[in-house]
Amino acid sequence: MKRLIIGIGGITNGGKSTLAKSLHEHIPNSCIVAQDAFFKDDSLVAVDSNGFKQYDDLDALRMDRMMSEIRAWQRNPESFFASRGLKPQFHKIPEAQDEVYVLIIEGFLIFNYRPLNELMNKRYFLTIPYDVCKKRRCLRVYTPPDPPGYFDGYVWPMFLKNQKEMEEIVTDLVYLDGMRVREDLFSAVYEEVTLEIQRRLDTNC
Ligand SMILES: Nc1ncnc2c1ncn2[C@@H]1O[C@H](COP(=O)(O)OP(=O)(O)O)[C@@H](O)[C@H]1O
Ligand SMILES: NC(=O)c1ccc[n+]([C@@H]2O[C@H](COP(=O)(O)O)[C@@H](O)[C@H]2O)c1
Repeated sequence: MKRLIIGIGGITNGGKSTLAKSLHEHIPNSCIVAQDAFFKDDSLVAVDSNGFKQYDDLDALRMDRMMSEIRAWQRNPESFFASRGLKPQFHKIPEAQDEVYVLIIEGFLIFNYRPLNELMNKRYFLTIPYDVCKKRRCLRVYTPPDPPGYFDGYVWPMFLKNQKEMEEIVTDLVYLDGMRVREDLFSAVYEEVTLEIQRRLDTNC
């Protein structure tokens, strides 16, 4: 059994989960692990000197739990896949004797966490301009909801800081323009992932 791990990172509201879901729907034997599912309880998230809850920081996330979930997939992708009620499919290549299990890891700080970054075989990073990001973010309701001034006073400066830190540790990142239509973004990534799957089926890696 072969494995492939793809990281879909990027700015808040850049389209990460939209892209990850489309990939999952089209890639046989794939699963998604989303970083958003690992936020700590609000009572455990620190507050900064401006009174803003520090959600855009690795400390706000249970990265240990996220890593255990990913390790469970690594140990046995097939049973991890089955435990989510998904049914294995062979790739549509007649001579394929093997299967490639694909893990799609999606989240805004996935490349900032070194132990997680190191596991990825492909790294994609979605970006959108400030004004589009602000507009999309204003339409989204988180739990808890963003307080007034949160985007400009906290989210945007943290995005710039986190992106800078990520770029210091990550190489071979593929930047994706999140302003492209969903279908275009999907096709571009799907094509590359399909080639990676094919490469694994063709070789002994
Ligand atoms: N390529 C796109 N073009 C326009 N809007 C998009 C695109 N991708 C996602 N969106 C919209 O942007 C918002 C955030 O998308 P989402 O996938 O949840 O982002 P993220 O997971 O990065 O926070 C949603 O309203 C979604 O419908
Ligand atoms: N529990 C939650 O899911 C929660 C709560 C508050 C803020 N957020 C926000 O989620 C963002 C990251 O997720 P997205 O990349 O999906 O927007 C961060 O910018 C953070 O401020 C999430």
